[in-house]
Amino acid sequence: MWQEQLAQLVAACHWIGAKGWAPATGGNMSLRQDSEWCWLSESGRDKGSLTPADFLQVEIASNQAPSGRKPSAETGLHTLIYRLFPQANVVLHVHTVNATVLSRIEKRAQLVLQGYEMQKTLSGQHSHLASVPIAIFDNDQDIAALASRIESYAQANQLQYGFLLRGHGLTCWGEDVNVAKRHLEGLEFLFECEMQRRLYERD
Ligand SMILES: CSCCC(=O)C(=O)COP(=O)(O)O
Ligand SMILES: [Zn+2]
Repeated sequence: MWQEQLAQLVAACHWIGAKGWAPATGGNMSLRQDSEWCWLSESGRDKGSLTPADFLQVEIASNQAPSGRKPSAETGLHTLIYRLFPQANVVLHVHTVNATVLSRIEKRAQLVLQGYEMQKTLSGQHSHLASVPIAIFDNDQDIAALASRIESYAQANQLQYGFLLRGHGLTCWGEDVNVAKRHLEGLEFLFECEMQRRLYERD
């Protein structure tokens, strides 16, 4: 089952690359194998031209890769998501211009999406009238410290669909590759709308 999902994830990485959402080796992607193991993209690769051999098996509890190769520098964020959300099976992290800039323009700890029909691309959302908060965390080169901040936030707040890293990008997830892709494309569309709205409305 996860082998089929890995083939779909590789195709999703090519799609992300073609969109220009993982420039210059930015971004990383992963897939859960089971409750103990996941597969992470190798650090430093061009994520738009990955093959199945570029995914490394990583232990979710320890972040260790038995192969000895180096999984993504952001492995600790992926494994945190797999520990926090048993229903999350795919994690996509991208460096889109909208996610990078909007997360700097918005100074608060959440970007609130409201008033957009396309909010319904997010699982469980049924109306443009709902407010959908997307958490924003200040970026950090210390991934363990960043993961610990995200974990504390998730203990007190609902963390759904994904989060923004300020000046860095978007990390989102889903129960399978198709859902994670839908959340990524939907959020990216909503970020673009929010950028344009703020530009024209001078919010
Ligand atoms: C090349 S951009 C800086 C690192 C980063 O943010 C990223 O997403 C890629 O890191 P990885 O180790 O997964 O290649
Ligand atoms: Zn990144």
